[in-house]
Amino acid sequence: MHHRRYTTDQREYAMRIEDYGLIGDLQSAALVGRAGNIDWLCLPRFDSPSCFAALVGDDRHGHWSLRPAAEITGVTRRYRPGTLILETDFETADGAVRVIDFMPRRGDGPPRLMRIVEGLRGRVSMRMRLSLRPDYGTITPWVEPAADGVLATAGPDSFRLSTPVPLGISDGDATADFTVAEGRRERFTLCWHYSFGPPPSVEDADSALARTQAWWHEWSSRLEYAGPYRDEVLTSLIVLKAMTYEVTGALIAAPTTSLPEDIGGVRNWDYRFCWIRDSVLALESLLAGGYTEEAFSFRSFLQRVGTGDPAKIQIMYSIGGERRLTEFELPDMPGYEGSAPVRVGNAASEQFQLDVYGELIGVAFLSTEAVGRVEPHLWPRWRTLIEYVESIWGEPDDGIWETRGPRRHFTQSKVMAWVVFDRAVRLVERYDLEGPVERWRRLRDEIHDEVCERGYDPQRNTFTQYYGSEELDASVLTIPLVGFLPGTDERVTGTIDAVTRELGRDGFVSRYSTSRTDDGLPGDEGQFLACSFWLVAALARNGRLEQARTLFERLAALSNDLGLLAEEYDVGRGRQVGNFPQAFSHLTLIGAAYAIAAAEGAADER
Ligand SMILES: OC[C@H]1O[C@H](O[C@H]2O[C@H](CO)[C@@H](O)[C@H](O)[C@H]2O)[C@H](O)[C@@H](O)[C@@H]1O
Repeated sequence: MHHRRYTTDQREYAMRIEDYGLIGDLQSAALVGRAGNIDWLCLPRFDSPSCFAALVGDDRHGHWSLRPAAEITGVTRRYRPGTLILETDFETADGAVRVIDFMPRRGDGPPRLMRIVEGLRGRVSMRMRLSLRPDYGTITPWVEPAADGVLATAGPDSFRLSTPVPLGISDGDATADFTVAEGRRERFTLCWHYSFGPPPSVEDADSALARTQAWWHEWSSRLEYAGPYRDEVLTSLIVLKAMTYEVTGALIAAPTTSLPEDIGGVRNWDYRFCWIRDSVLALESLLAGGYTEEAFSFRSFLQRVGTGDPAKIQIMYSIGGERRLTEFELPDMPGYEGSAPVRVGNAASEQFQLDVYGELIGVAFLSTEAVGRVEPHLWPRWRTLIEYVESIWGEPDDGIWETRGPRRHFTQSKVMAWVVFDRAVRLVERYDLEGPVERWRRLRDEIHDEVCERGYDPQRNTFTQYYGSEELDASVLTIPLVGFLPGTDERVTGTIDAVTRELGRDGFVSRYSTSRTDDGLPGDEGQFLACSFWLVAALARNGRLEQARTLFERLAALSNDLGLLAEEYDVGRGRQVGNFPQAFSHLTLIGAAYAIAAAEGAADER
C-alpha cells in the first residue's frame, strides 16, 4: 500500500490523514498538508464540487502548493491559540519561513483563502503552484493575467489569485518562484466568484488576518468550562464551530468525502451533510460550553427542514436544507491511497433510523432547560413528532451505524425511543404542557422493560446489538449517558466489560465486529473514536475514574499535532482513518471530558 507522495525537487512527502490541518470560514473548509500543500477545498459551500481534490486523487485533481524550493529540513506547525489560523514553519539550510494559512469569515464578501509567507531567518527561495481543477478535478480552467495576479475561469466558477509576487502561467496553473528575507512578508489571496458576475474587491490580507484572529479570540474566550482537559475541549469546540454552516445553522459531519475507514477498501462516504444525530450531539457539546447561539440557530434549521408530515423527516439534509442527497461515484478519481470509489452524496439519507427522534426530542428538552421555558409555537410541533414515534417505535430500523445490511430491532434505537417518551413526560411535567402524559409514561416504561428483556443477555450480563442477537455493539455504551440506567447499574458494568473484551483492540473499541455483523460491505474498519470516548464517559459514570482518565489521555494522544481527530484509528497501521476531522470524534471527546469533570466533582463531594 503506498502513501500519497508529495514531491519537490529534492524530497518526497507522504501525506497521512493526520498530516493535514483544517482551515475554514464557517461556510467551507480546506485541508492543508504539512508540506504546504492545500489538497482539499470546495467552493462556495462545504458540499460544492471541489476545486482542490488531490486528497482523494493526485496532483491532476487540483492543489495549491507553497513551500521552500530547496530541501526542507524541519516542519513545525500550530494554530494561533484559540483560532483556526494555521502557522507552518519550514526550516531549510538557507533560513526559515512561516506560512500563515486562513480563510477570513465572509460577512458580505466572497470566499477567500489567504496565505501569508513570512521570513523568519535568512533568505529562503519559495515555490508556488496553484492548480485549480474545478468539479472534482474534471476541468482545467482558462487562466489569464489580471491586474493584480491571475484570473482562472471554468464554467460558473471564477477564481482570482491576487499577489504582488510576479506569476507565471503554465498548463492551466499559476506559478511563482520568489525569495523571502527575514522580516519580509509576501501575500497571496485566492478569491472565488461566479464567472457571470463582477469580480469582488479584495480585502488586504493583513487586515483580514487581524479581523479573523480577533473574531476567533472573542469566540474562544466565551468558553464556560474550567474542568480537566480544557485545551482539548477548546480545540474540539473550534473544530465543531468550523463545521457550522453559518448561513443556515446546519452542521456537517466532516468537511471531506471518502477518506477511507479501511485503507484500500470501499468504506468511503461523503460526510459534507447535516446529520440530525451528529448535529444534535455536537450542539449538546456547544451548549455545555456556553455556546447557545449555535444551538438556537440549528434549532431554526430543524424547524425549517422538519415541517409537514413527520413521516417525511430525513436522517440527514444538505447544509441548505435540501433533501435530495443522491449518491454517485466519481469513476476517474483514484481515491485516497487507492481507496475507491470516491462517493458524492449519501444513500443513507433515505434510511429509517429511530434514534434521530430521540436526539430531536432530547435536544428540544435540553434547549428548553437552558432557557427555562417552551416557546408556545414549538410545543405543537414537538407533540406531533412524539405522537408519530408512538406509531413507529416498534418497527425494525437501520440503526445508528446506518449499516447497509438488513433492518433490525437495534437495542440502541429502542433506547433512543425511550428517550423520546422520557423527555416528553419531563417536558409536560416541568413546563405544564398539554399532552397525553399518562400514555407516554406507560410507553416509556414499556420500552424500558422490553429493552431490558430482549436487548439484554443475562448469561453474559451485557446489552446486545439487537433483540435476540448475541452480537455486541458499542452504541449501547450510551445507555448510562442518556439516563436509561444509572452509571453504576450492574448491567452497565457488565456491558462495559463485555464491549471492552469483545470489541476492544489495544484498549480502543470498534462499533461492532465487521465479520459477524452483516453491514452489507466487504472489508474491515478501524477503531471508532466516538465509541472509545463513550467508553471513557461510561467508565467515569461507572466509578472507574482512573481508567477513564487513562483512556481519555491515550485517545487524546492519537490526535495529530494540531489536536485533530478523524473518525477512526487503525490500531494495526497506527494511523488515523476515515473522514477528517470528524465532528463525532470531537463532540464525544468533549462529552468524555465533561463526564470526567462530573465524576471528579462527585468524588470531591464524598
Ligand atoms: O457504516 C456505513 C455507513 O457509514 C457512514 O455512517 C457513519 O457516519 C455518519 C456521519 O458521521 C454517522 O452518523 C453514522 O453513525 C456512521 O455510521 C456513512 O455515512 C453511511 O452512508 C454508511 O452507510
